[in-house]
Amino acid sequence: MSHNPTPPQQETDRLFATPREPADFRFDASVARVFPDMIRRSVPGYTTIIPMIEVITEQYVQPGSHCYDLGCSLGASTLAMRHGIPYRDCTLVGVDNSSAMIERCEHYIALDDHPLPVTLLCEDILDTPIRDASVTTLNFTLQFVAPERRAALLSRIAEGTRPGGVLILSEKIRFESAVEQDIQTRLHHEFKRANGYSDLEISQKRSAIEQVLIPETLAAHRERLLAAGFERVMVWYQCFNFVSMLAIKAS
Ligand SMILES: Nc1ncnc2c1ncn2[C@@H]1O[C@H](C[S@+](CC[C@H]([NH3+])C(=O)[O-])CC(=O)[O-])[C@@H](O)[C@H]1O
Ligand SMILES: O=C(O)C(=O)Cc1ccccc1
Repeated sequence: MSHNPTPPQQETDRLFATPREPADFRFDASVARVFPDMIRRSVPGYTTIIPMIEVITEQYVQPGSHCYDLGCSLGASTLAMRHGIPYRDCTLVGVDNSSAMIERCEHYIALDDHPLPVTLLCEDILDTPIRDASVTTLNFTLQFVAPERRAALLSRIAEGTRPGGVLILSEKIRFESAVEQDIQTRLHHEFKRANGYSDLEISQKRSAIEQVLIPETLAAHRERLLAAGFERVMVWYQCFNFVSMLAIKAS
């Protein structure tokens, strides 16, 4: 049945603007409502990374293959991948375990006039089978997966990826050097301040994500991707403590 989707309202993120009891950050309905504004003002480089996911997808997608966007939120990276896929016989799957995100994501996908169907699944990406993949994206999602489960997930992705296929992995990272960690964190906070967040918003959000978003070093990411079965790992983007890597399977 065809229907006429209304675009979700674009709202400003004020979730941490007033004093609140400490509680772990969750991807609930209040976050989903403000998410486009929140991620754009919080993640340096996000607005560059999204269009580049289209460019990278176009370069690595293979005819008749499956493409996955794991932790798709409202589908920004999913839509970038969709626009980079020129083949009608590919499938594109977006996965997120937040029902609030998936519900809104459906609207955004429906509004995007494009012939390639998108399958949206509301499930844990740890349960998503990955097979015959050419391009898989984890755009700021792995950082929310329990550290001890990350290696197995990446191995399953590498295993399910065709020769010459890729994983696009974007993450907030931490630094070996305490001095660099300090400088990069300060620069990130300055970026947020420049985007209109107050000191209270920055510090309350920081406490809320502390136990939920666990950053690792670039070296840890690189080693684990190689151990998982990717042949080559490169950083194609970095702004402060936010990076995006391209992991390539041997062809
Ligand atoms: N185990 C999990 N299973 C499924 N989903 C998960 C899991 N853990 C977290 N998520 C989901 O991963 C998403 C992370 S946001 C991705 C942005 C998007 N890629 C974008 O390009 O706009 C990044 C951020 O908020 O920093 C959220 O929607 C979670 O519900
Ligand atoms: O806001 C921050 O400080 C971040 O590190 C990024 C972020 C963006 C969206 C949800 C959770 C964390």
